[in-house]
Amino acid sequence: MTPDTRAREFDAADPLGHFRARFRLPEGVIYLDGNSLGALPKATPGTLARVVESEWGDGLIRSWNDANWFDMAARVGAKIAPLIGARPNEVIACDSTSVNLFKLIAAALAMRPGRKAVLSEPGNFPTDLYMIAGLEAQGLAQRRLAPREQLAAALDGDVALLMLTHAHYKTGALHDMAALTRAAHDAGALVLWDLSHSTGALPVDLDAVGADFAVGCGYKYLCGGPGAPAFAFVAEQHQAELQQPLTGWFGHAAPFAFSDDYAGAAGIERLQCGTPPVLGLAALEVGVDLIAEIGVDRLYAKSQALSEFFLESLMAHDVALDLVSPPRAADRGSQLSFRHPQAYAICQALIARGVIGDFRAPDVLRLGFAPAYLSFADMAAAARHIAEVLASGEWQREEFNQRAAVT
Ligand SMILES: Cc1ncc(COP(=O)(O)O)c(C=O)c1O
Ligand SMILES: Nc1c(O)cccc1C(=O)C[C@H](N)C(=O)O
Repeated sequence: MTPDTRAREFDAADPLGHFRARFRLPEGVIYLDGNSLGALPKATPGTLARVVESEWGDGLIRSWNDANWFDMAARVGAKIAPLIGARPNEVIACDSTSVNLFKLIAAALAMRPGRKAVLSEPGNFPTDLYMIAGLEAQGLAQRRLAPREQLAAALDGDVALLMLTHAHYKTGALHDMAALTRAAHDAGALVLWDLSHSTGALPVDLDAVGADFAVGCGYKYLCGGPGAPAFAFVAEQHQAELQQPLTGWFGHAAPFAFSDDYAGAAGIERLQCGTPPVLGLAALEVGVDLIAEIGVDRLYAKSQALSEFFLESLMAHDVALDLVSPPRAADRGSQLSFRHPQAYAICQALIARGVIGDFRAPDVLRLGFAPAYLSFADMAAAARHIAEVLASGEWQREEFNQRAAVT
């Protein structure tokens, strides 16, 4: 049976297949980059139009109360919470992932006086490493990096915080959250998980593993749109003690008391800094509602099935690419990455055919499988396109070798 025939059977039996119609996907595009920018839910433009026209246009300033703009960051955070195994009062949607990292690294360092090291791994997503470096430049932190197999051994009495990305952005390799959280706690350190490549695609249980802090992007699997607000998680038991350094008025216990002195809000609201981006939160809420409706467990099952079928389809076309993602579906996030010296040009040639993946320097072709809206037919067709691009050598065309600013 050809991959296309098998794909038709899988799609016919797919309990999530009908959710594809809830997203806008351009004709002729196979979108394998939902791990960078999630697709647009069809409900988003209408919701945004309503918020703009009615809440902003007609309601004006009154909408902070009447349309509950004031509580929006906490409300959207509470909706993200069940997707990551958190309680509703432990998550807030605010700022970017980078800014949330800054706030939580600094807060963790303040909770472990006498310890300065923040332990992470080389090759973690750059912003995560840069945010530690920024605090290091201010004399507040010491960046310590250890390869993943040596992380547990690097946890000594100087480490205040272990900070890792659950699903690696480039390879998709998963960390064992429970084991590493336990090891960090045994060494007296706190733990911060970056869930950017997990949330909305894989089940995560922050409370069950005893995580202290977490952050994640709103624009990937949560489909909140470009530059969507990110989220931050603080375990309930740390909230009273938490001191985050961006003490803006929206994190104040009583912003409209206009007091000269800062007093942080009692709960997760303390993580806020300035005025929340209402339009961004409105778009994010649509994506979060839709992902929650589909359900993370079902999404995860489909994600694994899609990637396994994709690998089978490549084999059916005799494509032998160098897989840098873990070969076992259970060990990776919702993506497959392949190393190839011409990965950039191959990626561009695929995009020209409508198969949109991405390139991660220096030599990785990364394909993301957003399970909410991809079909098995997409997998079969993408594998066929890859086989054709490699066999034809069309990637050698000059236009596919010009580097763009954003890859
Ligand atoms: C693992 C990870 N962390 C953080 C970020 C950056 O987040 P932001 O641009 O929202 O600060 C990304 C992607 O850009 C990412 O993949
Ligand atoms: N945030 C991005 C952007 O503003 C432009 C292009 C890509 C991105 C990304 O999110 C990249 C993504 N975090 C990655 O895993 O590579």
